[in-house]
Amino acid sequence: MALRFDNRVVVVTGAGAGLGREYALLFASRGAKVVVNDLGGSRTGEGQSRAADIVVKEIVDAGGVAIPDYNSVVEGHKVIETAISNFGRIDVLVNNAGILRDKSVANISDEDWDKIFDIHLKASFVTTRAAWPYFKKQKYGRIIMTSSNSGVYGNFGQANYSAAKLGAIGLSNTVAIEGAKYNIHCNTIVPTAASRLTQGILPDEFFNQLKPHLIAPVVVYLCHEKTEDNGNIIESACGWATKIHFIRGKGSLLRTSLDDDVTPEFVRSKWDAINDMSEARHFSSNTEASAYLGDIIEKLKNPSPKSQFEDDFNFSSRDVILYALGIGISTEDQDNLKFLYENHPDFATFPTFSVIPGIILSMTSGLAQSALEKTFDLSQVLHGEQYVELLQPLTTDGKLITRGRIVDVMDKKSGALIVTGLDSFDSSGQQIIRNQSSTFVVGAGNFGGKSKANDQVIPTIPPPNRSPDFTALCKTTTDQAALYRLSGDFNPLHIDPNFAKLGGFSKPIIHGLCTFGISVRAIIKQYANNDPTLFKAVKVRFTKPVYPGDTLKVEMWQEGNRIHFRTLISATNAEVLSGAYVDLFNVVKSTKPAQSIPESTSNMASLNSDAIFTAIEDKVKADPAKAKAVNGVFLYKITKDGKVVKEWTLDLKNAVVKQGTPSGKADTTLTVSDDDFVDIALNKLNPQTAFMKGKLKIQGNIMLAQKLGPLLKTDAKL
Ligand SMILES: CCCCCCC[C@@H](O)CC(=O)SCCNC(=O)CCNC(=O)[C@H](O)C(C)(C)COP(=O)(O)OP(=O)(O)OC[C@H]1O[C@@H](n2cnc3c(N)ncnc32)[C@H](O)[C@@H]1OP(=O)(O)O
Repeated sequence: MALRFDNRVVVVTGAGAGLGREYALLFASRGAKVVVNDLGGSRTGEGQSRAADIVVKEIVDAGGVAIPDYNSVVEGHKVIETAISNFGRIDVLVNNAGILRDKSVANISDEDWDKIFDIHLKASFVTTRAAWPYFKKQKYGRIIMTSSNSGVYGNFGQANYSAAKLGAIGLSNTVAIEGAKYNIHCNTIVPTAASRLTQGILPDEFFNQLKPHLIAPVVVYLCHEKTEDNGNIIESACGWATKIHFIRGKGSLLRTSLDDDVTPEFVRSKWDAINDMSEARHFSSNTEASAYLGDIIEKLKNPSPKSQFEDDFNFSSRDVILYALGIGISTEDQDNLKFLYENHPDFATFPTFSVIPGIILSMTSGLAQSALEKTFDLSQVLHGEQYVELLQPLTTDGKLITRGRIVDVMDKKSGALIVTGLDSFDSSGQQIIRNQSSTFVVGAGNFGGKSKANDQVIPTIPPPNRSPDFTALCKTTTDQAALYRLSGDFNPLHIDPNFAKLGGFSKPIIHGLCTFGISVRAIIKQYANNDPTLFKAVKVRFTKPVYPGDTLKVEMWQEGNRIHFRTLISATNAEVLSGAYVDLFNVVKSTKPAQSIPESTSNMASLNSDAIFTAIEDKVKADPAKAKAVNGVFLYKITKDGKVVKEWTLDLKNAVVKQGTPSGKADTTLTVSDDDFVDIALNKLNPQTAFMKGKLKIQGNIMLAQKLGPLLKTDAKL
């Protein structure tokens, strides 16, 4: 059905040209009787002309009904009077008239300011006020206010115009509320059109596309009697339209109770949350917007330490995959695809992702800061220890509510140690994650506090007093921290060289939790067959920083379902994670241990001596002659000029490889790669070929020379 305006009387102000003319023509073509108001002044509001006559003639020539009106809109009652005296009624008022007096703020005279406000804002009010009694009496009226993107966003040189145009939105909002019960609807149009107001301001090519007649149908639709919209702001240009909304973020409390004051420091600690628009929403009325303030006052009346440091954590498969990449999980191992591909049938979240909601809350909530009277900044903060326990399996997307609290504060002289508890719950209130995190604030010690931990602090546990059962090498990349930070710990210490210097480091360091994730990855691979559901908990202490590019050596000891571990920097043997352990629900030894972890990302070229000897023993048991022959295999370290500087003995009896001389003065246990070595020992693989293929991974400058006796076809030195 065509939208008709038969017997309706429409007043369009500023209808002598541009948008107003298009509105007038379209209304008339739809049966309306139109008052074509235009004083006929210049773009800046000077002088008068008979522009309205031309538009009226166009309408009449096309068979429509229209009369001109030459009153200034500032005397809006006269414009409305023209409609009443000529047509006996008014149904639609389109406040469109406008002029420009563009100048930068310092150069706007009082007159320029007042003139713009009079014509754009006051005139829209006085015409509306004059039409109001008629609208109210007939219980019907449609009003259009005209705003501008200059008002919504501001525009250089248009302070007066911008202010008036945003004022038009405010005026419309209240007119809409007051008129609703009388079926008087008021909406705002935000047009961008080629008109005398925009000529010379918009670039020519753009200007030519902004035909005003493309906007007129939007205004005409909004004014139809069947259109229910009221209080809307609609932007339109070049054959496109959209609604504009004011939205408000979720915001943040700036004090902890009604008795507290707001401090600038607290505001600073909450600034990210104040600026976070991820959960922004629109309120349709002042009442609705203010109701929320009631909730805030209720929260402040009943402060609870939990709600004070609480935040929602929304995550998707993208976050889960980004985290996995951040801790070096790579597609080079097909078994890792389940952590990297959302369509994989076993798509899973790597369990140490569970630290992310807590660390984000810590970074944004000011939780640790709240424990100390002294303020401190991120350049002083080092991650001290971390415990995380999974109470329920992690999903690959969802929403968790994380609550933080202070567990303990210690004075360690060189720094303050703040222990926080960070628990995450799903929307049903079930706890999913238990986190405990210590922050070492360098230089904030000596405040007279206690130095020993209370019994809520989960302790580290030293590893058993024996050689590690398994060692894995994990290479970090130069961009490890740059990638890891995208999971939510944006501490500049890990990316900004100048900031790192402030913290006393020669260059940015890797996040403690990244080193932690990489280490747990090696353990899950070795002792849980890469199955994330076997993970229960992990605890570590961060003892030294790690730099991107460092190769990590993870030493592991199995004690039942607990895997003790420590992580060192391979090149220096400096211990970076200590007193650490992973608790598993069950130990399932990897079917593809060390060498299945890809070299390019993790370089886990390690040797499980147990596995080697078990394998060799199993195979040679069937053939005692072979066993005898294998015993006493020697490995030599050969310098570049060909000298033998070290040698290693394969001691089957004791199931170890020992450093020493062939005469048997062994002193160091060497860990070498396993399956391939077994194959070499059993003569299934030529060592030279294995070495060339990169399958034989021997640490440092150790080259293989062999006296493999009858088992090898050659005794060549490599
Ligand atoms: C605000 C939001 C929260 C932000 C969370 C973190 C955000 C992340 O972006 C930050 C990071 O990831 S930083 C990277 C990871 N962490 C590190 O590299 C720290 C490495 N550790 C160190 O340098 C030192 O241990 C160091 C400097 C920590 C301590 O060394 P020293 O001052 O030499 O201390 P030391 O003499 O060895 O010991 C003094 C007492 O302190 C205890 N202690 C030492 N290291 C500890 C640690 N890491 N955790 C907990 N306690 C620790 C010692 O046991 C000793 O206690 P006591 O006197 O009672 O025996």
